[in-house]
Amino acid sequence: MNNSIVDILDAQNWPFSLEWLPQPAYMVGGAVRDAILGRSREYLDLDFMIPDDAVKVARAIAKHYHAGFVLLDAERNIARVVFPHATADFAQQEGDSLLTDLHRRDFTINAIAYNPHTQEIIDPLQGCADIEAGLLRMISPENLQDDPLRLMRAYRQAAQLGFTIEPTTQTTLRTLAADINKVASERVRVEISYLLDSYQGTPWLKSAWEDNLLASFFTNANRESLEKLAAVDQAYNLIRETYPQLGEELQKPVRDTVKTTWLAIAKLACLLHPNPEIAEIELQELTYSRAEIRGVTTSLRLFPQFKKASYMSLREQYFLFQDVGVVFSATTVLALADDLVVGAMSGDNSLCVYVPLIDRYLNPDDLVAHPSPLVSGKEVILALNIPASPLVGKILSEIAIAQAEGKINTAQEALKFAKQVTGDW
Ligand SMILES: Nc1ccn([C@@H]2O[C@H](COP(=O)(O)OP(=O)(O)OP(=O)(O)O)[C@@H](O)[C@H]2O)c(=O)n1
Repeated sequence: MNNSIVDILDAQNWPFSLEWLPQPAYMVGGAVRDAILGRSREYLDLDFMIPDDAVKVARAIAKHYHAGFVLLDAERNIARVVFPHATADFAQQEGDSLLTDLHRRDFTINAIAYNPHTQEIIDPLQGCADIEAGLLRMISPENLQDDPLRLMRAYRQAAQLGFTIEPTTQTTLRTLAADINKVASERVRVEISYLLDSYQGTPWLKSAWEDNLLASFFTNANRESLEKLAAVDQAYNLIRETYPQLGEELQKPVRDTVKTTWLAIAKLACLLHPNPEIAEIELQELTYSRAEIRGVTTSLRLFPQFKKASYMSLREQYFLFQDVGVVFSATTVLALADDLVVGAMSGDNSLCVYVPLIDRYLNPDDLVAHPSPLVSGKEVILALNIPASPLVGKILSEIAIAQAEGKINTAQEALKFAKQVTGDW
């Protein structure tokens, strides 16, 4: 037995004592599946099913352990207890027995229960055999119709677990594809984001698109978009090999509060309308955050300029860096992916075009990519005796460019240069 199997199912590793669970009580869902699979989890996310009084049990545990308590669904009797390093959900069983509850779930691998009191695995739908075979098999077409988000969950879980979708299930997914439009966009967005962030997500996004699950969210996407998406993975590998630091940045989230990585931003850009304004509307409909939308629209708008980097003057490069800001890595990978699809460059040579920009970006002392102001706006206002206006920003830019060109080096020279340049205007 693999260590992590023992870890998740062993009540000793839970954030509360087994004594708090009534008899019978069952652990269900993803934690059981992952335990059997030997998949380790950084953050414990446990689901318990209790025949009666689930909320009462959750409340008592939260109180005893001074943990957070959230009533998720008063009608269906579901509550969450939030511990510092784990979350435990307690739900009243759906239907009149454990078996009925398990039969109402999405896939066989997610319909296995574990009784921690008896240490017994309850597997009425042969989920363990499907885990062994690496197969996502629906429980029934009706269950997929009951909550059509399950259609997207199939591709997402196949990607995350490295599984394949059982053929009859995949045929059913195709047949029911239009039902995905009945689901709240926010829930669909979460699944799409998981797919974009998953290492093996690209082939499954392609599969979901071919099965017609993505068409209504990305109306402009076509076969070429999916090819470009695959090229982003290829571009990422090329970048990572030569510039590990940039590769690492692509794996970082857009913001602390937003999980989406810069690499996922570039992939998302491939599926959207190439016009950033239309892309923005598509993203708003999918309830993406402002930070994610800004990332995608900036990379779509600026990647064509990145391709011309080799011919750009220092001044043009300065403004390009100002414009792209933190979206640099996503824009680079998108530009390179576009080259790979068009076949403009092959293999190792393909990065050459972007080397001047990347070298500047990765050098913190490069004054074109990372200006280090010699003077502040306030100092310019005082020295030139002018009111605060956009002109001040323009003067500061000219100072920064002159500094990057090596024409000026001190604050004094900067103010002298400012007087001179405004005199010329
Ligand atoms: N639309 C859904 C969502 C969830 N479930 C059931 O509820 C369990 C827990 O759901 P959730 O935590 O959302 O997913 P996991 O399968 O645990 O997977 P992950 O944690 O990777 O999202 C699932 O295993 C599945 O049995 C379901 O049948 N239909």
